[in-house]
Amino acid sequence: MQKLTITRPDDWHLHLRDGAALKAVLPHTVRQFSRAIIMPNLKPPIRSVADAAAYRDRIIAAIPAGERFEPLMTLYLTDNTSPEEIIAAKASQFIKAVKYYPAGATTNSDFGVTDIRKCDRVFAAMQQVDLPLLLHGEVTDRDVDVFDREKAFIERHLIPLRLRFPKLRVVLEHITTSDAVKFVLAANNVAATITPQHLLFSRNILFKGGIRPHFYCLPILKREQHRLAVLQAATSGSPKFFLGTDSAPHPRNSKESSCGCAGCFSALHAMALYAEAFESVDSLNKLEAFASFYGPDFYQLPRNTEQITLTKKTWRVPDQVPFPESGLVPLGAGQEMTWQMT
Ligand SMILES: NC(=O)N[C@@H](CC(=O)O)C(=O)O
Ligand SMILES: [Zn+2]
Ligand SMILES: [Zn+2]
Repeated sequence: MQKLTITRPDDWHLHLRDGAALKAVLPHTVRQFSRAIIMPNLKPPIRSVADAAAYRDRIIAAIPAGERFEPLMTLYLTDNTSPEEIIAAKASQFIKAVKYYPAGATTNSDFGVTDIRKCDRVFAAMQQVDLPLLLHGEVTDRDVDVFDREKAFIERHLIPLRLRFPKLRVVLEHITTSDAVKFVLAANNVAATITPQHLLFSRNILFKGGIRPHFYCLPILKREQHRLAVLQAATSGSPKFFLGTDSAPHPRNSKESSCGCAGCFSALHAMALYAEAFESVDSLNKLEAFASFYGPDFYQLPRNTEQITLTKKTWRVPDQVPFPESGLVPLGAGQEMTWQMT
């Protein structure tokens, strides 16, 4: 196949940051995607409807002239989020979900929830008004091996949460393991997003010829058998799995550091990365539904009507793209790609 034309996709998990960083990364997303679920982990996080409205205005102001893009906003759940804020969020129409970060689990999660049971009143309100819950699904216990934190989260927190709130619609974000695939397939009202890095790379890439900070994200890349299970899920045609890049830009100097932060930047070439992954298992015919149908279906939004085209053409991922402070290194910088968005 030399050309692939599909319905314009959406990104159901995106970090846009704010200010000059937002202006630097947003055009890459707008070129490929119609809409995106915007993650609320700013410093300080987006905790109220008023915060989300103001952030949404800043995003809309940063859209390049003549382009169309719809930011779908989220609220950052804390120990102090009230059921009233949930009802107001649903009424706003532009807030589409609430994001749960366990305190300390990932980048900018210091305001996150210290004990998931503290949120039961809020989950009851979310279930009642039908506002989806998005999960960074990792335990933070230092005694749990970093490669086992997703599995432990499912066993310790997610299975009990499903029993308490069976009608609450849940997205297990950026899944990385066969355990997550198995759980999602079996659970009603649960879907999952999948990133390009978890489809394309196993943990070996983190140490290939030396330590490679630009492949470090959370949840961390897992062993090959898990990558294959996640790739199988994405290309299976199940509507429970859809596209969420988790593109998470950090300036080069904070990645290349003695304590480098977590996050891979993939917005530059996200659709090309997904095409490579799907083609690797001869499943390009499954890309459109994964990228453009199952996400809006889950969020109960209309599917897009415009199209995009990907063309078979070899090109090299740039070493760096413009970004405040020290530039931004894209996922797979320097590598050859065989698909390009035209
Ligand atoms: N995925 C990451 O490694 N980092 C994300 C946060 C997140 O999604 O966990 C970020 O905001 O940088
Ligand atoms: Zn996360
Ligand atoms: Zn994320």
